[in-house]
Amino acid sequence: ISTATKLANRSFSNCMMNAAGVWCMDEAELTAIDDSAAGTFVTKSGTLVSRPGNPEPRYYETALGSINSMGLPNHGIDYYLDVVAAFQKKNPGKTYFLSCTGFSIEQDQTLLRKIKDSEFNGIVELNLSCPNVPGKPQIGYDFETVDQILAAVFAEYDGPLGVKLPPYFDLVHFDQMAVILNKYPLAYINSINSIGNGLYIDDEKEEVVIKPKNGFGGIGGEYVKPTALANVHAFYQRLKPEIQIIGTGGITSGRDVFEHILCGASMVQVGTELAKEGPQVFERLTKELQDIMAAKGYTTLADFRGKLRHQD
Ligand SMILES: O=C(O)c1[nH]c(=O)[nH]c(=O)c1I
Repeated sequence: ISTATKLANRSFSNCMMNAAGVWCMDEAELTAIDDSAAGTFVTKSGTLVSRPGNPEPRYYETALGSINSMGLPNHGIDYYLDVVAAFQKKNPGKTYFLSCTGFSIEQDQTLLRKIKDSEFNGIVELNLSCPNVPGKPQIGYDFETVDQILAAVFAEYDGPLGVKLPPYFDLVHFDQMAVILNKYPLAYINSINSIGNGLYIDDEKEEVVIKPKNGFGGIGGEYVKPTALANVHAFYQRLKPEIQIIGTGGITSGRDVFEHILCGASMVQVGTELAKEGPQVFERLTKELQDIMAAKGYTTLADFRGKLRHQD
């Protein structure tokens, strides 16, 4: 029974990996994912210059998930290019993901020029969905800007590239986004990022639990699985087959991985549950998924990918 997969014509020994932002800030955290049962890793979204991010506390774990307003803290794209180059030397033939995000189209183009001129030979994940930079709008909800960014990006970059999208909640938005995405040679789309600007309250103290933005932050964990599955499946139904899907959101068990793949995902990313459990979570999820596949008589992900039945 194999949980291996392919994306952008690259092979991965396992279909699971970390979600950008979780356990991927520096070389030590990336080493832990690289050495785990995960098929690969993605770096924290890198910006042109390093950023301290928002004031703490900026991450809070709840019984059902998490809330965060990190504010894009990262060591800068050059740091991640150097670190990933070292992993590429250590494990030639293994494909890594590099996440990045700019604050303008020009910055996105500069980022991709840097990546193109570097030794990086993996897959780029352009983050269009950071909900926590005060004063900056969710790019992913501005369809015209998404179109302009993708046009500029693909004028600049010809390597494998995907985009990290925010959750959408309206079928017409899925239709409109799919029309835009289908215009470009995207390797994949990654749905979903956290559900932006939720609010979690400590009743004892009658206070919010994170400091930035009066306590508003991106929601992850069990809260978001129905929305994540809907976004994966909606885009699976609408995108041209060349654009694959990475499913992210609400994965705490092998069953959740199974469901994301049934909805059409080729790979899955784990965020909140990884933050709670640590990199050994990938061993547990893999075993649980293999047990489900065995019980159903499946031997590969292709046996059930995208085969979610609709009621006639
Ligand atoms: O606050 C963050 O750093 C952050 N937090 C998220 O939940 N998603 C994102 O894409 C980012 I860039």
